[in-house]
Amino acid sequence: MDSPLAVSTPQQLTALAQVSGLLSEQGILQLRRACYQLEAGSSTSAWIISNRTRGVTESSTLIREMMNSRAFLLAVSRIAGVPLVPHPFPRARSQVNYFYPPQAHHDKAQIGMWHTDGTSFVLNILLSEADEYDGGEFVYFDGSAEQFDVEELDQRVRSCSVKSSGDAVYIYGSRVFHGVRPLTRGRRMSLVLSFHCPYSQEDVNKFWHLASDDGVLRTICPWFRLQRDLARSAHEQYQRLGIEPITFADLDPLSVSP
Ligand SMILES: O=C(O)CCC(=O)C(=O)O
Ligand SMILES: [Fe+2]
Repeated sequence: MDSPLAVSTPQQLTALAQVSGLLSEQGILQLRRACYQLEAGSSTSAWIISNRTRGVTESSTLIREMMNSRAFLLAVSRIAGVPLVPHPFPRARSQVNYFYPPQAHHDKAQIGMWHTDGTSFVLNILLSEADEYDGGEFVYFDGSAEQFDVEELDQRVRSCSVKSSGDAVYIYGSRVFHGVRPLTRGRRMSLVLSFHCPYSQEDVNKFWHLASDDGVLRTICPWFRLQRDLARSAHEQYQRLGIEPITFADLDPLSVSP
């Protein structure tokens, strides 16, 4: 599919990519363990995602270290097509989703699952094995956000073939409509990570999008912090992470690895 931003920016951004082999087997096992434990602090979410735990980079050292590591950021930046840092808004930056079969039949569930994300650069890492659940396909609308129409989904819905633990879907989440189909059996667990391009002062996050997730009171302070962070230079943002800046030249797959 065409990049949704191809017309508005000169950079070649990726709209959607199916990713495998990003994490080591050991890393996947550790992430699975960490995310299982984080379910105790999860809360019920509306619509399709049964439960979710937000802001997990704050509560899990493993996830925080992975998110802040240059090697991981470089790998995701290469997929996205722009240098990235972890999204400066903590509660939007990382989330673990726990999907279960819906308790009651919900007529609108199929429609309700369709959404765009509040953040742009989003990596959805599946952390369940294929035999642990049925249903739960990651689907997206192959067209621009303006073309999205729930009445005409049939011809333009595509499925991602992520099926094993560690497989991931990278998505330009704020512009590509997507969703996870309801489960019919078992449990599906996923880690959703959001990034920001520090070379751009812009962020699509809208106050009301964040406030609708977290409530107005919990959003006000982080919102002002977000605006301050967005104004910092890329160099400073990488410096604050304690890593060498990732530049556009680093995205060339032929350039030397860190
Ligand atoms: O769990 C997933 O694979 C993706 C869910 C999703 O789109 C989201 O949490 O925004
Ligand atoms: Fe999403």
